[in-house]
Parts: sequence; structure tokens; C-alpha cells
Amino acid sequence: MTVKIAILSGDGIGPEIVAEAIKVIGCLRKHYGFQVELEEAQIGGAAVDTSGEPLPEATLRLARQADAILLGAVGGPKWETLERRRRPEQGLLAIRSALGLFGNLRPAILYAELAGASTLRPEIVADLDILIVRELTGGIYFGEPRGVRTSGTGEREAYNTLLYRESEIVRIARLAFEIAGKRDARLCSVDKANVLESSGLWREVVTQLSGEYPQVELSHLYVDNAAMQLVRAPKQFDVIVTGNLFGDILSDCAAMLTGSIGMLPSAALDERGKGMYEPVHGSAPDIAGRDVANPLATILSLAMMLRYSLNQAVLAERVESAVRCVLAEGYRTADIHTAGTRRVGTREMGEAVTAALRAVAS
Ligand SMILES: NC(=O)c1ccc[n+]([C@@H]2O[C@H](COP(=O)([O-])OP(=O)(O)OC[C@H]3O[C@@H](n4cnc5c(N)ncnc54)[C@H](O)[C@@H]3O)[C@@H](O)[C@H]2O)c1
Ligand SMILES: CC(C)[C@H](C(=O)O)[C@@H](O)C(=O)O
Ligand SMILES: [Mg+2]
Repeated sequence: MTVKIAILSGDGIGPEIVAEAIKVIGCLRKHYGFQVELEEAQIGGAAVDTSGEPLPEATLRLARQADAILLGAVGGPKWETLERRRRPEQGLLAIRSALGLFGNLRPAILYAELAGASTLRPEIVADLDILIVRELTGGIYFGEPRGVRTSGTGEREAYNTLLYRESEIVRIARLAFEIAGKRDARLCSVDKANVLESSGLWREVVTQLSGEYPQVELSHLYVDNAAMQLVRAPKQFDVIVTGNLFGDILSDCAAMLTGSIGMLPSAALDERGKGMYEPVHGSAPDIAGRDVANPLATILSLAMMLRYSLNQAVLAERVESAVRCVLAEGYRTADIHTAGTRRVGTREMGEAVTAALRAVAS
């Protein structure tokens, strides 16, 4: 059966890194008999430039039809002064919401070869393998009311609403308990229950649900402490479950444990396992168009797609071992480059991964 992947490259380094993942898909097609059809559409600033909208109707239609979606990144200085609803980031939020992609899996794995690339001491991060489960379609990103208004004293004020419904908390917590049960069975729920009502409900609901998962050890941390613990002793964590905004921040923080944000893939899943896959990082305007971005987060996102949405666990493992292989051979983009390793550009890194994949196939 031929699967259909929607390709949404987006802005900045998006097209450069997605191009390397497409090379990997081409290699899977040619050497592993992977039957796949790709169809591209626009999102973010690129879509704003051609259609005036960050998520054109045609893009959403394609995303709905496809078996899975691969996204690069959106945003950049060119669009920062647009009214908020037309900004590239709104396209990303809109597609997540329209497709019901509530479950965001953000694994932070340290490849042994990159221990020296982390800003933390090697013994703190060696063998790190943690997973952040971030709620992606609720919380302060989507809560109403929101807006900017003039207060009674004539001053401008802006407001957002951090709202979580019980059903949204149960849904993300259940996903996290299920996943933790298949890992080291330790789940840490991160909130700000000492201050926020929505976090109070979050903690209550997660605690109640834990009764259904007696084999999973549940703990709770306030988000400020969690951020500190992530850099103090990250290996104490197995799975972290948290809300939309806290998960956004903590996953960038976890990224640095692995050497670079250019290494972190992600999956955003709906209730049936359909998903959108994207690197955790953004469009990196500071390095766009220079063939220096690290494409591995995007290639590893493709591996997650193969595993979670396309039922191709063996191919996922092949792609992941090809990445391990190029790191072992010493290939490094600028962000993970250390003395004695071979510095390469985006394209050369992508080609090294496809060469490693081909080598295993033959
Ligand atoms: N999922 C997304 O599409 C997404 C995620 C985050 C930020 N953004 C958007 O991206 C734009 C830039 O945001 P930012 O600068 O805060 O975050 P960013 O993640 O784009 O970049 C942060 C830093 O990390 C570096 N970096 C990121 N990805 C890299 C890679 N693959 N290889 C090497 N280095 C990499 C960048 O060069 C930069 O120095 C903004 O418009 C923001 O809204 C989009
Ligand atoms: C660009 C932005 C809307 C997005 C988010 O905050 O979710 C990004 O930072 C991410 O981590 O995917
Ligand atoms: Mg982010």
C-alpha cells in the first residue's frame, strides 16, 4: 500500500532541512521498497507571501488527506510586524488545532558520540533518554478570552487565558501514563499548582488517573523546580507530562542536554495516532540559506513518523541507526561540531545519512 506524506517545508531553514529528509525518504523508496507518495503545500510565511494566509485551505485539505505530515519550521523577521492572526506561527497553531494533534512527544536522547557537545558535563548527560509529553492544543496558547484593550485608566493592557478542561488533562495524562508504562514506568507531571487554578486541576486530575496505572510511579514538580532539575540531574526523569507553554519551554531546555536543538525531533499525535512530525527547533533565520543547519532533528522526526503513524518500526530503526552511524563516523554540523570531528554542511550531513542507509540495505 502506498502511503501519502504531506510535506510542509515552511520558512527559514525549513526547506533546507526538509530537503534532506526527502532524500532519506527517496532512499527508503529505492532501497527498502517503501511505497510512498509525497505532496508539498505551503504553510507559515511562505504561504502568507503567496496567499495572504499562514494556513491556506488547500494545505489543510492536503494535511487531512495525508497519512502523515512532515513539517520544517515557520516564522521569521519578515513577518513579525504583521497583525497576529496573519503571522506564520498562527498557521502552525491552526493546523495543530484543526487536526486535533493534542499529544506532542519530544524525546531528548543523547547520542554517546555527542556527550562532548553538550554544555553540561558528560557524566551528567551520558545515556540520557527522556521524553517530554507536551499538551499541544490547549492551555494559554488557545484559551479565550484573549486580546489587547484599553483599561479604565486609559492604559493599554493585554491578556490571555490559561484554561484546561478536565477532559483535555485526562487525554494527555492517559497518553503519558501509557507511554511511561512501556518505558521505565516513571512519570513526572509538571505544573504550577502552588499558584495557578488550572494547574491545581491538572494535578488533581493526573493524580486521580494514576489509580488506573499502579505500575507507573507518579511524581509532581513545580515548573520552576523542573527547569532547574533538568539541568541539575536530568537522568532522574523518564517521562515528563506538562501543559502547552511549560512543555514548549522545557523542551528547548532539554534540547541543550543533547548537544543541540538541531538534534531534537517531535511527533504531534491525534487520538487515532495520525500525526504531524517536525523538529523542535524553529526556522533559525540567523543561519537560513547558508547550508549550515543541522538536518538530523528533521530526519529523526521522519523516523518517528515511520514508527508512530506508518507502522514501519523496522524502517524507523534503520533511519535511527543511520544517524548513529554518521555520528560515529564523525560527521558534525556546526552546532554539534567539536575538536577532532568532521564539520559538514546541511546537504553533506543528509547525504551521509542516506549513504549509511544504503550501505545497510545492500
Ligand atoms: N515549530 C516551529 O516552526 C518553530 C519553533 C520555534 C520557533 N519558531 C519560529 O522560528 C523563528 C526563530 O525563532 P528562534 O530564533 O527563537 O528559535 P530557533 O529554534 O529558530 O533558533 C534558536 C537558535 O538555535 C539555532 N538552531 C535552530 N535550529 C537549528 C538547526 N537545525 N541547526 C543548527 N542550529 C539551529 C538557531 O540558529 C538559533 O541560534 C521565530 O519566528 C519563531 O517563532 C518556529
Ligand atoms: C512557533 C511556536 C508557535 C511553537 C510553539 O510554541 O509551540 C514552537 O516554539 C514549537 O516549539 O513548536
Ligand atoms: Mg518551541
